[in-house]
Amino acid sequence: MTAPVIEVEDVWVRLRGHTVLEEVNVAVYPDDFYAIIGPNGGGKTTLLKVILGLLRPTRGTVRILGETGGAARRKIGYVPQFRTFDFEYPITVQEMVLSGRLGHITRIPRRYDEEDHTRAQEALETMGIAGLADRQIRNLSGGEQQRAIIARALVGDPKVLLLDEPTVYVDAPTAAQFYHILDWLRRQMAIVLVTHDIGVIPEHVTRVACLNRRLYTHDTNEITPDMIEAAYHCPVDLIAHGIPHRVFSEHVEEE
Ligand SMILES: Nc1ncnc2c1ncn2[C@@H]1O[C@H](COP(=O)(O)OP(=O)(O)OP(=O)(O)O)[C@@H](O)[C@H]1O
Repeated sequence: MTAPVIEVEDVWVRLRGHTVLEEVNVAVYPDDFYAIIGPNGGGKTTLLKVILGLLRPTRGTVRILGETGGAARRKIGYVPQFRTFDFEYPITVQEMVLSGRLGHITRIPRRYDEEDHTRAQEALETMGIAGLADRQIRNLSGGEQQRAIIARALVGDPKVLLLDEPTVYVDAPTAAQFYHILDWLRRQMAIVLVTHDIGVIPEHVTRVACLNRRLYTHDTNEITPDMIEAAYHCPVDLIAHGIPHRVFSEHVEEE
């Protein structure tokens, strides 16, 4: 059997006295398009931070390509939530994409070399924005900015791409285009997507998990009533009509 790209084993995270992740186990394989859904505050971003090595779990291990050290983490491409970017910052698309190489430069002084520029050019072409290279990011449309952010995550030649709610601020046609790009990218790398957009799951995703402190999954792309009840603590009859957490009429208090 192929080895996992990401292995999360018995991970617990406690922050300021609260258990945010509890006994989380998940393995992501090279041909996976893995979606993680769950209510606000359920721990999705925290899990991504643990996988990226930005947050040390209270307990448990994370292996990237079989290694626990930092070097393998360079094989992860990360697309943070849109709101974490300052699009008013005066920087061109090319400069922004190139900045994704910084973590890969070990020489001093940390200057970009020819390979960095070649990789940036390839990533711009992959995302179909080579023609925008000299434009300021603040002058791009939301969809173009989104492509630039993904290009930045691709310059390190990742084996897995982690995306945190990438379609929150884009319109439906742009989101559809975006999933088309992901379908194409997943031929080259595993994809882990944190999303509230459950409508895309049957069509694009190979496996889905619900995260609310604990992770609930059947290792398929089916969202089952028991997973939703466990993660959202809600009745499930309205699930098909939208984002579960917003549409349910009744809530059972968390124990
Ligand atoms: N640095 C921190 N210190 C204390 N608590 C934190 C910290 N970071 C996150 N938390 C808490 O951990 C919980 C999980 O947060 P997290 O951002 O991982 O959730 P999420 O599932 O990504 O939520 P959303 O869907 O709203 O983005 C929340 O209750 C949050 O308040």
